[in-house]
Amino acid sequence: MKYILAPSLLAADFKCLAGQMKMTEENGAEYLHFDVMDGMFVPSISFGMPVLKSIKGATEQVMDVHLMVQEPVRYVKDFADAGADIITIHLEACQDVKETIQKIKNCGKKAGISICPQTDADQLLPYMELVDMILVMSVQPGFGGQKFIPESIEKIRKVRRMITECGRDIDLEVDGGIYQDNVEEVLKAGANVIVAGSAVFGGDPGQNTKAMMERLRQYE
Ligand SMILES: O=C(CO)[C@@H](O)[C@H](O)COP(=O)(O)O
Repeated sequence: MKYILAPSLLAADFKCLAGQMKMTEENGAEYLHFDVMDGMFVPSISFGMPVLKSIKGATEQVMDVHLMVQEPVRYVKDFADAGADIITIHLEACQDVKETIQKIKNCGKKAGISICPQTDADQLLPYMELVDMILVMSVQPGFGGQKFIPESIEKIRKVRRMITECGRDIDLEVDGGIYQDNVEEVLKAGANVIVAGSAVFGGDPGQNTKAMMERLRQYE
């Protein structure tokens, strides 16, 4: 299994964004996690297509776009055109989840599905044959810098079992409150894509990426 670090740009210093992204890329972070918030599905507002389009040209990293947006089907094509490589939508935000996943696939992008902490993993079952990635939120979506919800560990284990049973090569991404001191527990539970905002951009992004990557590489 491939283990991947996805630094979350939400925590980056935007006045020197290109340099910060470079530091994560040079130290082994293959993805960049791009959190889109609409002020409806989640209370906050972040950034959108023009920012994605602009940073896409500044790095070779995979653009891992997490749409925390009500009815994301409305924006799938826009984010695909702006440079998204993976588009993850929230199960809770869609009237028609299958149609939304299909639209992502029709745009030639990898499709991810995410669940909030209060959503049971069983609700993912109808979509296991369709998605490339499952994103388990280990904090309430909407803000960076929150504390990891401990019950997420059992949910990660359960989703990993569901992936094994389904027999498809689905990535399991976990997002929220992950730092150097708890990332191993998250990996051990079955995650293989780790989103980290504060842990990477709070301090030296290069050094922090390197330290997180050392922990991820132990599992390869
Ligand atoms: O999507 C979100 C929050 O909604 C996350 O991507 C956070 O941005 C992760 O930040 P840290 O908890 O790692 O600081």
